[in-house]
Amino acid sequence: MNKKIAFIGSGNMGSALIRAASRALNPQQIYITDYDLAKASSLARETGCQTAATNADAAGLGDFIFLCVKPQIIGDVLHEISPYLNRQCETGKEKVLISIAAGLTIETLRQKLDGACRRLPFVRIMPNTPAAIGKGMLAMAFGPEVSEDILADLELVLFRAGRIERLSETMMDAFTTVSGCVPAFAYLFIEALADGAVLTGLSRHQALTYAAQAVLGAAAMVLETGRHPGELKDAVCSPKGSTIAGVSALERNGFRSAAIEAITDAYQKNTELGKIG
Ligand SMILES: NC(=O)C1=CN([C@@H]2O[C@H](COP(=O)(O)OP(=O)(O)OC[C@H]3O[C@@H](n4cnc5c(N)ncnc54)[C@H](OP(=O)(O)O)[C@@H]3O)[C@@H](O)[C@H]2O)C=CC1
Ligand SMILES: O=C(O)[C@@H]1CCC=N1
Repeated sequence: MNKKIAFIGSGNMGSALIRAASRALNPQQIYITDYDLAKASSLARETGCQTAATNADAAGLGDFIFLCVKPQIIGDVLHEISPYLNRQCETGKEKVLISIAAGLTIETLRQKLDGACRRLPFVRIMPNTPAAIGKGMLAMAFGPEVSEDILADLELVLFRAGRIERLSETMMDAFTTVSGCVPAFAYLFIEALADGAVLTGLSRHQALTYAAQAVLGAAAMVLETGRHPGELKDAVCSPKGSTIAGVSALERNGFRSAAIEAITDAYQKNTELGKIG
C-alpha cells in the first residue's frame, strides 16, 4: 500500500492511531499536523513520520485524511480544507476522509464540506486509546460510495491498532460508549482496586501491576474461552471464601448499576455530541 496518510490532530486519540499506523506502514508515508505544531513534531520524531505545516498541507498531501480533532472543531477544519480538497478533485485525485469524532454522523460531517469535495468517500471510525499499543477495538461505518478497495487499504493502515469490525452507522454511538469510553472506566476500576491493595500493604507499583494483570487476564478469559462472565466469576468464588465476600461488597455498593449507568449516561452524551453539527 503506497498511499499517503495525513492526520489532522495529534492529541490523545490521533497520536494513538499515528503510533499504530507507523507500525503498519513506512512511517515516511504518514504526515502529521496539529494546531500545536510542537506536539506534531515531537511525535513525528518519535515515530519517524513526517510533519505537515498546516491542515491545508495535510489535506493536499494525504490520500487518506484522518480528522482527529474534537467534535466541536471538526466542522471548522472541514470548512478550512475544502478549497484544497476541491483543487485535488479537479485533477481527478480520489481522496478519502476519515472522522474519528464521537457522535457526528457522516451525513452531518459531509454537510460541512464546501463544493465538489462533498462527494468524496467518507468513513467514520471509532477507535479507543489502547490502539497506541495494538490492543485497541475499532469500528468502521461507511456509505455505499466507499469501495471495497478503500476499506481494504484502510484496514492495512489500521490493523496494528487492534481488532477492527465493520458496523452499521446506526450502532456507532452504542459502540463509541462500550468501546471508546470504557478504557476510562476500566482505569478507574484498576486504580480503585490498587488503592484497596495498598491499604492491605502492597506497594503502589505492586498493587497496580497485580490489579491490571488480573483485569487483563479476566478480559482475555471472556474473549478467548467464550464462557459467560457470570460462570467465570462463579469459578473464582469458593463457598464461604474471600472472593464472594468481595463480590458481596461490590453488590452492596451498587457496582453493577453504577457500571450500567456509566454506559447509559455516556451513550446519552454521545448522541448529544451528534447534535452539535
Ligand atoms: N480520547 C479518546 O479516547 C477518544 C477520542 N475520540 C475522538 O477523537 C477526537 C479527538 O479527541 P482527543 O484526541 O481525545 O482530543 P485531543 O484534544 O487530545 O486532541 C485533539 C488535537 O487536535 C488539536 N487541534 C485543535 N484544533 C485544531 C485545528 N483547528 N487544527 C488541527 N489540530 C487542532 C488539539 O490541539 P490543542 O490541544 O492545542 O487544542 C489536539 O492536539 C474527538 O473527536 C473524540 O471524539 C474517539 C475515540 C476515543
Ligand atoms: O469522551 C469522549 O468524548 C471521547 C469519545 C470516546 C472516548 N472519548
